[in-house]
Amino acid sequence: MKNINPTSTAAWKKLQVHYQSVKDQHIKDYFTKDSNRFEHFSLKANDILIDYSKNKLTEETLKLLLELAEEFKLPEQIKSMFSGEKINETESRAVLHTALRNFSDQPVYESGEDIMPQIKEVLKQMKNFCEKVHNGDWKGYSGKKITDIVNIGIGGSDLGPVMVTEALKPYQKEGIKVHFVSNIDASHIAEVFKKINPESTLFLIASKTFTTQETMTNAHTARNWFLENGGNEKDIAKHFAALSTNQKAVEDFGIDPANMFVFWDWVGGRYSLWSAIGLSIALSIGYDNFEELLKGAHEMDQHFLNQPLAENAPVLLALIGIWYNNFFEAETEAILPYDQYLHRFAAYFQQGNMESNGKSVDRGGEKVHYQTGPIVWGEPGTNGQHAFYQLIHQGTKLIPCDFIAPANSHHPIGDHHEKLLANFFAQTEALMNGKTETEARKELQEKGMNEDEIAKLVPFKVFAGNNPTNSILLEKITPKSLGNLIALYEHKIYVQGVIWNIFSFDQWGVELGKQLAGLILPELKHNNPVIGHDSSTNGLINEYKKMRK
Ligand SMILES: O=P(O)(O)OC[C@H]1O[C@H](O)[C@H](O)[C@@H](O)[C@@H]1O
Repeated sequence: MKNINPTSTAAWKKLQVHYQSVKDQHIKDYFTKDSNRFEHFSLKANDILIDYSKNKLTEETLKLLLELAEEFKLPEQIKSMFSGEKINETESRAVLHTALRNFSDQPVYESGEDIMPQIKEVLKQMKNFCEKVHNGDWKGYSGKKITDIVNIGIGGSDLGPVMVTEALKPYQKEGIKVHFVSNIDASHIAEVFKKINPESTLFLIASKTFTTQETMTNAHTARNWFLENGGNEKDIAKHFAALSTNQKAVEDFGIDPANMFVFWDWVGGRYSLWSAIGLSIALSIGYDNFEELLKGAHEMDQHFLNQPLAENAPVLLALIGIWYNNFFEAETEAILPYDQYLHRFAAYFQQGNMESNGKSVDRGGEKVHYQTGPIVWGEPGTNGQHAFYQLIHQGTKLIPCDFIAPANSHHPIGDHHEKLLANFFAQTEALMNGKTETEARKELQEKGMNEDEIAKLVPFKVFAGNNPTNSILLEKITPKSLGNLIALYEHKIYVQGVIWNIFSFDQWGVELGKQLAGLILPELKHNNPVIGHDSSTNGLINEYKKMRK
């Protein structure tokens, strides 16, 4: 499959011609022509209803996009991921986060070995550990029950657990608080220190490599704080656990190997919340709920693996994304959850998407001459409405949006949820329909304005509409439905990577920043001026040295 340039496939060329014929069509006209457009352009995938009818697409568009997927032999590529082929070629690794949530009783082979027994072993270890912490058998050095969990990790070792523990806060175990420290900025850990007591705190050092500068620095600071505030070296085992693939580094740090929860190099950092990295989640919501989360993801895996492309939710979302990214030249995509608990969902998939598909070299090592991964961003509704929706409605940029909402709130207080959902429905409708000049005029007339005033204001009151949205509706945000939802977005990323012919599971770009900071750090340890960089970097470092006390 290497060196297939998507832009030279037959389907791509047909899509380019087709694009010319539909690009100026208004989405609302598609609804006039087809009164059953919702039925034709929506599907149910397990717990999730996806309405993709408010998009700039026709049956023909979908047919051609599906042809594109077929040209890339997508069903085979999906199978190759699940079956443990080393599809992360630049790191020579399999990509098997799906095995972590495999409840099918089928073996999964990696380098000829069934990895399911080791996965189950770690799950058992996590379960036992959670039980001990929750029932108070796991005690701190002074005999107190653990009340606070501090997860120290960054990137994939932070964003997933943060997003999920926030999303599932209603399931939080009583008596357990979870804190997250990621930034190397000491303010992050200092604020957490203010809230915890060493006697009843458990630190989870979460790092796939156990070498990440931020995490190691924060871990050492936590250890020092623990020792300076009452703990002894011999007590470390009761208060520090490690979630990692690097056994040696964990031991060197001084964490008891019995407190190590392993995972494996075939779990990508940004796909690792399903692994031992999820321990903070399991401690927060209870192991059974963590397992429900895994089961929800497994359901979506089965859907992705078995549904025909035309009825395959991650595939459809991926193809629609490609349609806007590569034909309409949209640069960004917004994820807008109408659920306060999902307030880190967009941030989580910002890493998921942008680290996976932010690539400009194809699988054959050639520079690509087409657009790959979009910029992903978003905030929960309705807050976003009062912040950046103006630009989506009336700006000059096309921003396809995913609207996500649960039908039921965990807090059925008054009519909050109906109001929230009224906004959810109204926004996608308004983004599509816009407001015509006639409508704007009528509105102003009804306010009693005279013709002069109306003429002046009307241009500002018109909305072109025709802004595409997907609406994703769930019954409720539960561990299982959240598992479904996360896996849906994960698989979308892979499908897009296949069609852009890029590798989605490496992240060489992140390495550069790490190396450069490593070079500069020793230069900050003395007060002599530096001269080895460009004049801007030299100037900044030297001014910083003057400013620092
Ligand atoms: O888990 P760690 O090895 O500490 O890595 C943490 C993060 O490091 C880098 O930024 C990678 O690009 C991320 O994918 C990873 O999640």
